[in-house]
Amino acid sequence: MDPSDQKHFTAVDYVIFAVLLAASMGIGLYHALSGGRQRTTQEFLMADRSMSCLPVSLSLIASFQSAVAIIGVPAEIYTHGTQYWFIGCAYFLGLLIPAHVFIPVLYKLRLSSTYEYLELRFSKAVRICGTLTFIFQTVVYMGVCVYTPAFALNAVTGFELWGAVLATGLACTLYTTMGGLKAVIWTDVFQTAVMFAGQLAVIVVGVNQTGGASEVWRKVWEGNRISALNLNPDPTERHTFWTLGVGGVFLMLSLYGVNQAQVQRYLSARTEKEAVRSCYMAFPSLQLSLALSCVMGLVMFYANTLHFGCFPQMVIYFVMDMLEGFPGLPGLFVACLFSAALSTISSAFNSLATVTMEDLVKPHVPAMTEARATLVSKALGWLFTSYAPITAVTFLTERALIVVVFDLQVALKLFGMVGGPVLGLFCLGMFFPWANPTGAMAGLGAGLALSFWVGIGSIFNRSSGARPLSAGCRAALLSDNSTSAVHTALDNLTLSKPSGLNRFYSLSYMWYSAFSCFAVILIGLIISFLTGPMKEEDVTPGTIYPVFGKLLCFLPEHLKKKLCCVTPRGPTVSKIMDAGPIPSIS
Ligand SMILES: O=C(O)CCCC[C@@H]1SC[C@@H]2NC(=O)N[C@@H]21
Ligand code: NA
Repeated sequence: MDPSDQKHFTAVDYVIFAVLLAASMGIGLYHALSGGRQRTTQEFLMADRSMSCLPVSLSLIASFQSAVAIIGVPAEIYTHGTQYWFIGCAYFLGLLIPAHVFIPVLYKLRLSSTYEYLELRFSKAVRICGTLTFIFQTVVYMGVCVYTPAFALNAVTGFELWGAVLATGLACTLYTTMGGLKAVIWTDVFQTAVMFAGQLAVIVVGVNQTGGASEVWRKVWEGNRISALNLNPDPTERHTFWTLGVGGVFLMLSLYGVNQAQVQRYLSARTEKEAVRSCYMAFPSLQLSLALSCVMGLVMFYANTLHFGCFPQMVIYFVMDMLEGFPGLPGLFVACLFSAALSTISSAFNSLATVTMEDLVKPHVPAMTEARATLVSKALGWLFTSYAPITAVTFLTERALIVVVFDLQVALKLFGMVGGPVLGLFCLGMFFPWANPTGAMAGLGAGLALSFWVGIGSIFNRSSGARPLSAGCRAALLSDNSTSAVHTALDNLTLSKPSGLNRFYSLSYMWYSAFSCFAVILIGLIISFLTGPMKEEDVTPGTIYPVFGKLLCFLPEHLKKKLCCVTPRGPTVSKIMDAGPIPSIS
């Protein structure tokens, strides 16, 4: 994109952007100076377990709706049509199962880190492996979340790349390490509102510029951008109803069922019912954010008067070009991007600090006083925001950028490759009483190995399910003064029907979560039976969800007993003793 094309901000835009950053920090400061003033880890990491369902539900959305989705989903719709919208079908089970399976088990155990469950059910070693896997996934994901808006903005508006990364990180550090989980949740609420406002503004202006909603709708139907229901069962086809609607359920479970960032929000709710309610309330907001980004992609397709490359930054270019005549709206959209990034990064920082504190520090320093533990938690917040991981990933991205354009697909692949095996580990623990620690470790290792094999294989494999670039995309790319690397990348996109191992590499990335989850369960059970399955009495009470008991509830009791469907009893006595006074059941 030659510099003359660059769009520039007016003073109003910078003011809007600065005001929204300042507001986020103001909320953080408020929670640092109010309430218990963040003096205990219960408050700093768990918000005193006092949150109500509304802020928790909006924070649940914000945690995994970053600039990657704000930019990536419209680019996906623009390039491939509305097939991606079917991921909305995965939101039903993707939220119902966490509400009625994972929350009841995890909430009763009164955990702080979701990986404590793995020690209660299996062993300390399994817990540490779960924690380290989560830390790896979150650090990489955080780098993508910070880099995407900064890179896209820099490409379009000359917005200083490092300035953006540092400003984002600094603002986030301030309110996360000052105000703890309370600040993170309330800033998420505010930032979700900004995200919706920014996307809505683009849609309203875009529809008006295209001659009104009826005009857009007419073009939409003519332009065959509305994808039909694609029921092709081929697992190598990138986006079909099955990969999105069914594969997407496992993606949702890995995020909204067992991911520390979300579980911590459930556990910060004042009662289990509030936690379940926050899951239900997340559903309409999730559907709304999906609809907004998909409609934005459609409007882009029809309002699009210019020819773009098909990289994520085309979304920014289009938005800046369209909003140019409306002082303040470009600033609002940039604030929307950074709100999306900040809300995800602050959740990531806070959950990283929590698991590091609970899983890696506390077990080795049991006698640590509350005050010191809180201090260490804040220091961890600083550590994780010390840009060490972000700089590393950003630097790597800088180098890898030509080959791997950071967009929606990369984020979803990461969740599938790393989140899927961890989901499998929790399912193995909750639904199969016979699973033992050896089986769990072997299952996790095998699951990660398999998902990395297919994930990395698909990047380097030529005839993998690479995205068929639309004609417009290909033309734009070839016409741009794009680098030779892009040309070679294009040549490699020849779509030959994969066979043999290539077929394995061509598995749609939307199946990674399901594939690796089942691999962990299968291998975990085989190893468990080979090394002596656990007996029911050896399993810590409250760590099993009697899925067979629930599914076979019509069977007489003695038969269910025989099928060893343990009923979930209360948490172990030790857990109750050190959990402090049980709150009155409201
Ligand atoms: O936006 C991101 O940072 C990651 C991409 C979206 C993650 C998944 S997609 C299904 C679910 N719905 C969301 O809004 N986020 C998660
Ligand atoms: Na976000």
